[in-house]
Amino acid sequence: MKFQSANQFSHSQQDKIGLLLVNLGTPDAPTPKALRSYLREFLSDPRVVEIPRIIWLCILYLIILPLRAPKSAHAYASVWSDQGSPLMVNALAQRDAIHALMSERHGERVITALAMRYNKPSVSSVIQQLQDQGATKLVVLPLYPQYAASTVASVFDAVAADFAKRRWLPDLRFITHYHRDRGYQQAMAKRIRDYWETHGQAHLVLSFHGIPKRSLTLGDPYFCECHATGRLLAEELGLRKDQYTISFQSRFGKAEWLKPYTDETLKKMPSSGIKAVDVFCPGFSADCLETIEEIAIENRDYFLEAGGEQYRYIEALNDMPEHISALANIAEREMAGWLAEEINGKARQRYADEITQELAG
Ligand SMILES: C=CC1=C(C)c2cc3[nH]c(cc4nc(cc5[nH]c(cc1n2)c(C)c5CCC(=O)O)C(CCC(=O)O)=C4C)c(C)c3C=C
Ligand SMILES: [Fe+2]
Ligand SMILES: [Fe+2]
Repeated sequence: MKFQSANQFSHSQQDKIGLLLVNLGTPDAPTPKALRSYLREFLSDPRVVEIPRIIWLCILYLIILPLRAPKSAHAYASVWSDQGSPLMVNALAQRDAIHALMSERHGERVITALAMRYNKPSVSSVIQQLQDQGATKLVVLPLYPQYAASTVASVFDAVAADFAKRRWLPDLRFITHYHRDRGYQQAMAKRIRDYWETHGQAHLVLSFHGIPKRSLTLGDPYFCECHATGRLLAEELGLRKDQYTISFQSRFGKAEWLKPYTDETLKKMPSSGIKAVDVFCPGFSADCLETIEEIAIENRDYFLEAGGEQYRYIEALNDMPEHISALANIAEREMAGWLAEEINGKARQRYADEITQELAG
């Protein structure tokens, strides 16, 4: 069979809306074997590494996978819990909370599900599940507030690849970014304000995942969206320019990435008089290896070794209620026309019932 079918289908079924949340994905276990498999899939994606295929695949298989898999496995082992990888644990909690809120608002009309771009559950398998449950309309919400081709466009590629093999395509809405959303901005401001109310305020470092600088010169809006995010958040918190710093973390490889680099920035801060920092990562909707290990542990050491006195990490938005309702509202705005169709449909049905009764009476 060339095209994948819906497994269950009846002509009278009610149209449902699938809300597909997508995050990056994480290895199955903190072991070199699981890391090799995860990194192979992730780093083979041409959206992630944009150097000529043949050259890159040689480097990936001969150098990166043998060297990086054991090193990364070690890093993952330091953050792994009984429930699994933090990214998966936090993303599942977000899915459950959004599902509960959507069910409260729309009953069975909206089905919320989570897929991962790399490893499991795959985008394609979850689209199939949603179709099997009766979804004929689909909102895809990649959990990246800022657009980058390496993340958001890559999710789109996975949806498109699935659609290319599917017989019955759902109506599709795809959310490319939400960094300016008021709910997202207010949830971040609340997270930071609540922290400061309890612990006192320090210089705020807003650290975003980096991408190669070449992506910026080739037209990727990510850098600008990170700066817009930081500016809006600082306005919301009433911060002056000298009270916060924007930087980029998680550099990979030898090429230049977006600057300033978070680690270098933190190493320089104590000598320029900033000896206490609070670090928050607005681009990570869920805590993961990059926030818990790299920011909360590794960069703390750099800062303290360079003469810093107080280093604190403010946790990501995760399943904070204000974050959950912001994400649900973002998705709902995309569904508005479809939800209105349903309301109009119900109104039409009521009108038809009334006329039938009238005629009968
Ligand atoms: C060329 C490499 C990479 C690009 C470009 C990149 C962009 C990018 N990544 C995220 C979010 C996450 N990345 C995470 C882990 C991670 N990222 C890379 C490489 C690139 N990322 C690697 C190799 C890894 C794996 C860990 C390691 O070996 O260092 C994660 C965490 C995953 C987890 O399991 O916890 C997230 C989240 C964004 C937002 C982004 C571009 C904007
Ligand atoms: Fe990454
Ligand atoms: Fe990292």
